[in-house]
Amino acid sequence: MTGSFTEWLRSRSEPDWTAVVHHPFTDALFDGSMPNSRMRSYLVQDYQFVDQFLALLGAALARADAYPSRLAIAGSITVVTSDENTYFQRAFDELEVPAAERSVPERHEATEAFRELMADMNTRGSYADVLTVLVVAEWSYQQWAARAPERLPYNFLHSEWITLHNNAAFNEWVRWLCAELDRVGATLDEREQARCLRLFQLATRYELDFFNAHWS
Ligand SMILES: Cc1ncc(C[n+]2csc(CCO)c2C)c(N)n1
Repeated sequence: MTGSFTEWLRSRSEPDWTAVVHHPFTDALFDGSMPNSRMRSYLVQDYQFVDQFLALLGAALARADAYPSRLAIAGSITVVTSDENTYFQRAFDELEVPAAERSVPERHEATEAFRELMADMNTRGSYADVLTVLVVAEWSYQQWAARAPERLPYNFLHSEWITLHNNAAFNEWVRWLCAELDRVGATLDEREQARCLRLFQLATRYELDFFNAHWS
């Protein structure tokens, strides 16, 4: 294997990875042409995703092999429960999403598939497995948001969803997460590395399905 473990995982997950990072859903966010109906269905489903994602961060915190790693993960948990959560609440108010649809919507197939993968990692994933799924979710979002134009759309629904994933603190968290998976990945045997690759490919496919579910 030449290059880093995460770069190997990513390159072996093409063409899906690039399809996520350059998805037309993100282009519509950038130019402000995203219809409210699509943003609404996406955010309602994504709120269900973020809930399970927070549980997965908890699993990473529990399974980390060193105190500095636990501290870094704890810091990211604060972000999901503060900035990100207020965005969802303000967006739901703006889009007039009723309380029941915020908390218990009918879940789309793409949402269920992702939640099942995260729940599975939560109960039986190793630290490397959990990191792999986290890396896909965070790195792919950091990558599409890095493509944003300098002039952001006027509507906060669009601009804040971009800046949540395109700021110095988030970039640093994603950098740490990839470096952490590189560190842990180097200690794995071939069978465990292959398992991480299967998980990376599956999670990348689920990211693509998730955007497609609210686009095509
Ligand atoms: C389908 C889907 N995949 C990834 C993310 C990205 N994401 C999920 S929680 C979180 C905050 C963690 O720091 C981020 C960036 C998303 N929102 N929806």
